[in-house]
Amino acid sequence: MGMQPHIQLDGSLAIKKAIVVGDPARVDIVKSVLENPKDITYNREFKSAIGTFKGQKILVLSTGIGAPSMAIALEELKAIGVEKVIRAGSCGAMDRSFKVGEIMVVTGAVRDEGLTEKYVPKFFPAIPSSELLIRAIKQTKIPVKSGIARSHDGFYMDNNMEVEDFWSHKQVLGADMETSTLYVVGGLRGLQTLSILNNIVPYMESLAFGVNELVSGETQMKIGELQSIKLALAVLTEDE
Ligand SMILES: O=P(O)(O)O[C@H]1O[C@H](CO)[C@@H](O)[C@H]1O
Ligand SMILES: O=c1cc[nH]c(=O)[nH]1
Repeated sequence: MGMQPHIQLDGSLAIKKAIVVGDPARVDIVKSVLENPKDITYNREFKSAIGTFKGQKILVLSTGIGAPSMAIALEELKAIGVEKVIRAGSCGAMDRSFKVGEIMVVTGAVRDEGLTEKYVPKFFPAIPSSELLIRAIKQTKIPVKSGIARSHDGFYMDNNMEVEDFWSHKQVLGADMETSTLYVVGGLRGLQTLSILNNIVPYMESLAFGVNELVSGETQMKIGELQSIKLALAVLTEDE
């Protein structure tokens, strides 16, 4: 429960529910939906804030890009007493039906990153908390997709097109870089986890296209970003 070296938070916060986002700038977007939001710390990629939603205390933390920093965040969140973690992230479409600004609730993830097999063999499933998953599907007031995401390590790989083509023919809906770590490491540590992803890249488009638009645009993908955050907050606060 002591001060955690990367997230720079400790157990005195007494918070059990957290939203994690990749981009530190997205912490401010989550804050815009919270009541009484307050910044806490900003160390490396880990920016944090607290606030309330429906009267319940919520922690928001950015985890940066990729599996290792997500795993560090999860280990340290667990150490300060957090029990439920929902990722509000972005992804690229792996299926033509998945449109920009649409949201997917991730029911399972392909572990195509290098970290989680250091924790447990690859045949261990990357799945969310069934309780949070069911709540998300029941709670949503907007149409959402649900399905498999592929989490990977390499954004600029020479063989991106081939790899995406392979996985999209295995019924994978979206691609991100952190969900499999959230599900495997979070699951192993007894956290309840869920990943909700906003699609920012049309099927078979350049990855950079969507990432640039998300940073600068007032577009459908910004609306999707807010919707993914609102759904995550609704799921986190349903029980009390
Ligand atoms: O928007 P976030 O949550 O950062 O997630 C996605 O965006 C980053 C790549 O641009 C990766 O971290 C990927 O998973
Ligand atoms: O296509 C994408 C978009 C965002 N993040 C990814 O990992 N892939």
